[in-house]
Amino acid sequence: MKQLHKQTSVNHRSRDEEMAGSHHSTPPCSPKVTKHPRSLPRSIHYFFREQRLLFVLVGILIGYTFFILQPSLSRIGPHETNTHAPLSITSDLSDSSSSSNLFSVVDQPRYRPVGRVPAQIRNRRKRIVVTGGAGFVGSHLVDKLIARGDDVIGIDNFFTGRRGNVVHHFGNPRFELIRHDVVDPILLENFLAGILSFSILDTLFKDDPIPTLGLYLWIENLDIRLYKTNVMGTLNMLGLAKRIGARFLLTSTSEVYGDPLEHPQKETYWGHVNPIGVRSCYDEGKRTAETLTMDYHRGAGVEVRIARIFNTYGPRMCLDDGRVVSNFVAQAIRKQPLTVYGDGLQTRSFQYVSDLVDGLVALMEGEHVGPFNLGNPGEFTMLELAEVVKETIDPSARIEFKSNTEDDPHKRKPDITKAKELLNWEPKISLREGLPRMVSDFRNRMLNEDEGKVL
Ligand SMILES: O=C(O)[C@H]1O[C@H](OP(=O)(O)OP(=O)(O)OC[C@H]2O[C@@H](n3ccc(=O)[nH]c3=O)[C@H](O)[C@@H]2O)[C@H](O)[C@@H](O)[C@@H]1O
Repeated sequence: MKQLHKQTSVNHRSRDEEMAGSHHSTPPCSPKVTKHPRSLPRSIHYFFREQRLLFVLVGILIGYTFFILQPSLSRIGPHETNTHAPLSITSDLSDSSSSSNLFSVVDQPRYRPVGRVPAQIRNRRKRIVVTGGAGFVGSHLVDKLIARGDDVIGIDNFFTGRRGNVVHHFGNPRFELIRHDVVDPILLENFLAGILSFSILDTLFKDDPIPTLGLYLWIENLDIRLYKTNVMGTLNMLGLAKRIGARFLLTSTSEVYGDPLEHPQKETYWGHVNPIGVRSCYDEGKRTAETLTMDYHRGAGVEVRIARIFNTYGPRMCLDDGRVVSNFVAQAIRKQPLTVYGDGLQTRSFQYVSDLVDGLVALMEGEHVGPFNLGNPGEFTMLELAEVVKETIDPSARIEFKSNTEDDPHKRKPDITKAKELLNWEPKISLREGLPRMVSDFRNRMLNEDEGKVL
């Protein structure tokens, strides 16, 4: 807004200067400059000459289109286009007029009527909050948003996130990083307007399936923490989105399908989840997060998007987060045996992180609430994955079988028909292409031994 005002006053000034200049250069006898008021017929005659009336009418039309018609179209746009229940805008939302107005200008290019838009409005940057912004997926999302010119505020508790993941943005005035745990409310409303993206702690530590007592206590705390992050974190960020009139994207998970009885999994499948099992903190936490998101959408009019993310890998994964791809890669580089849990015949579908980030952005920008499966439909058993890792890093690597964790899903593969049709998105990078990119990142970090070092 400030820029717009500044621009306008500069224009006025330069127009004034121009006029002053032309005044000086006009010869005193010029018929166009006279100190006496024109007579009425002469003024009318002047007005109708050289199509002046036409220019005035066109000017009024342009002004009407962009300053009256456009904001009202932006406001009604989401109601007309959303696939889900119509939004009921509460007094809370419509009261916060400054932020919601800003939001409608900043962040709704698709609802804009066809026609010319003043450059300052079209190119206006979005302001986006990425929770978990220093984490694996979050930091890649930050990279993409900064690269396309958005302002980004990353929030991270550095539980699994690392400053090193976003250190290349330090010093960039368009990036801020806040240390904060989303389990606690955060009051950012004075600074924010725009999309709110939500990317949260997404790790199940499974390094040790039969934990020692100390580790068990730690894991138990972690489970509670995971649940709190998913439920209270989502609630807090939804509240913020509601207060500032921002769009909110929830990164949910394929784990909401549990140990699926339907294969591949469509978004319409309600899942098969053990509510009291060892994984429930995560599965049920994310299911509750989806419920809260839809309730805020239907009940409080918050504009939301839901992504169900399938197993994702790539550079910047924690070296020791216990997931299968990071485990296998780290083990192969360290010349340790690859630990296959159970018989290794369970399946997963692995998506490269840049494909996921493209999908998240398409979802944020699109007009559909979701949920959308975002995953690579290529399905691998863990034994097949181990073979690809061996081919990529060390063909002589050994496999060591270990007992599996409880309630481990037997198979998982996304049906991405909906994302293809409605978001025009599908993954591009196969496992064999993506794995080497991750391996070089892991090698560098292991060599530099900076893992765990606070940058
Ligand atoms: O993307 C998802 O949907 C979810 O994927 C993972 O959950 P999971 O599918 O269990 O992924 P991994 O922990 O990587 O395990 C995948 C399979 O590999 C096996 N595994 C794991 C680690 C290992 O060293 N060896 C091994 O065989 C597991 O038993 C499991 O069957 C993550 O933990 C979740 O955070 C995420 O939301």
